[in-house]
Amino acid sequence: MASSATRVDLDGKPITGITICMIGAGGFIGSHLCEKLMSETPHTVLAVDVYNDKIKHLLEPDSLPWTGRIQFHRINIKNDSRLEGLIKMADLTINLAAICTPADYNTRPLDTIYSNFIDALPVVKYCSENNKRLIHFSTCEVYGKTIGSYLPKDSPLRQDPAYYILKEDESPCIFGSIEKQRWSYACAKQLIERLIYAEGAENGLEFTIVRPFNWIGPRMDFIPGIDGPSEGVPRVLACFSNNLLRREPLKLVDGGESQRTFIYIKDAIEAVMLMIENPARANGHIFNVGNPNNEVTVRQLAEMMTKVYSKVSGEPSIDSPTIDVSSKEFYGEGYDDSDKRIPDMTIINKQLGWNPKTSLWDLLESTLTYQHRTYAEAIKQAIAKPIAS
Ligand SMILES: NC(=O)c1ccc[n+]([C@@H]2O[C@H](COP(=O)([O-])OP(=O)(O)OC[C@H]3O[C@@H](n4cnc5c(N)ncnc54)[C@H](O)[C@@H]3O)[C@@H](O)[C@H]2O)c1
Ligand SMILES: O=c1ccn([C@@H]2O[C@H](COP(=O)(O)OP(=O)(O)O[C@H]3OC[C@](O)(CO)[C@H]3O)[C@@H](O)[C@H]2O)c(=O)[nH]1
Repeated sequence: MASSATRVDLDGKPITGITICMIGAGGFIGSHLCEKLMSETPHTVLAVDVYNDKIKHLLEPDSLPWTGRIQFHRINIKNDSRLEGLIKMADLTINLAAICTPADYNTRPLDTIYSNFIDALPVVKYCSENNKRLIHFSTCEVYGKTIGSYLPKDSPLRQDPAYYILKEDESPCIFGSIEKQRWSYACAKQLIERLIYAEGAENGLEFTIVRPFNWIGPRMDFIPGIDGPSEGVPRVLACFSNNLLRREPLKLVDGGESQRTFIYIKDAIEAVMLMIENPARANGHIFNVGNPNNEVTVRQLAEMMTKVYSKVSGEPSIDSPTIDVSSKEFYGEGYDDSDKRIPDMTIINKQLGWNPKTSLWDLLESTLTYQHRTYAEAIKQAIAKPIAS
């Protein structure tokens, strides 16, 4: 229920209700953002997506306290003339729509480039032409590889933060060669960032760009064969959850040496809320949103998830909990990887005073409790079902 006490922004001014056109509202991040907007604010959401399974609980039944403040529009933004009308009706547009699973970048590079660049173009254009504010979701992948990754393995400079901390206004974007189609996504996201920035500079578009650093939590992606295709490859949290639920070894791509910082979705949503409600502080900025304190290698993530899952499910882990696979075998030709991703937090700290709170252990505990509660029974039944001959 939206609080009846007057809510104020970071400068002490009362926050009044606005209308938000949220594109990609039915996805992982969109579903958490809609939930937060409905339960804690007076804002109205025009939720645009091709799917709504992850926000069904916010749309039905009609007796929900926020009924009337959220409307779902089943629209594919590739080819639907209703989009401009919805953007015109809103005060703010948030664009989350994208193909954003690495298994697609090198196997469906055209769809990836179209989704992350071409399909986002009309959204930018309509916002600019109609003087509407835009919050666009980019990615930490625009940084690509670190400068440090090009130094000799034994170089002491690899320990120097100047060679690996990722800063919005200083770090270069370092991608692999064109046949490494992994970078089709990062490159498309970089170009749309540049276009939005140029619309700001030349035509006065009010924009904020978000670069999420591996946000994870409940409702992320799908469990293959349960609520997504059996052969589908989701992002690492869902891949490892699927392995744990099925009591299979977790697959470590190229030894699981890549490093990531993981942030709890609920911490990250707090940052987006500050951007929504403090336009004067957020406009014109690109923000890293991540948790620099939660860095692990993918191997360490697998080990921690194995321990946490054993705790929340009450089942002992299997004898060989991980197995190494090559990236070619797992993702196919043209895969490449970001070696290390630590966000610099200076800009978001200065503009919005935001910091993440949740440790990796705690966020895995709540997320894997959700995964176990949501999927364990369905997996048991799927495994028990005889395969049709
Ligand atoms: N989750 C993360 O850690 C993370 C990290 C970096 C960047 N991002 C970016 O954040 C955004 C949201 O990510 P997510 O994790 O919620 O992904 P998601 O796949 O769960 O959500 C994306 C949503 O967009 C919708 N969509 C895609 N194409 C569409 C179209 N043509 N028309 C209408 N709807 C369409 C999808 O149906 C989906 O519901 C993406 O732009 C992604 O690149 C996310
Ligand atoms: O079974 C698996 C699955 C993955 N890996 C490795 O884990 C690393 C992280 O993989 P993933 O979460 O799928 O994605 P990335 O971090 O590489 O890329 C994402 O970052 C942000 C975003 O833009 C959107 O979410 C997306 O591009 C990676 O090293 C995999 O190889 C594994 O070992 N086993």
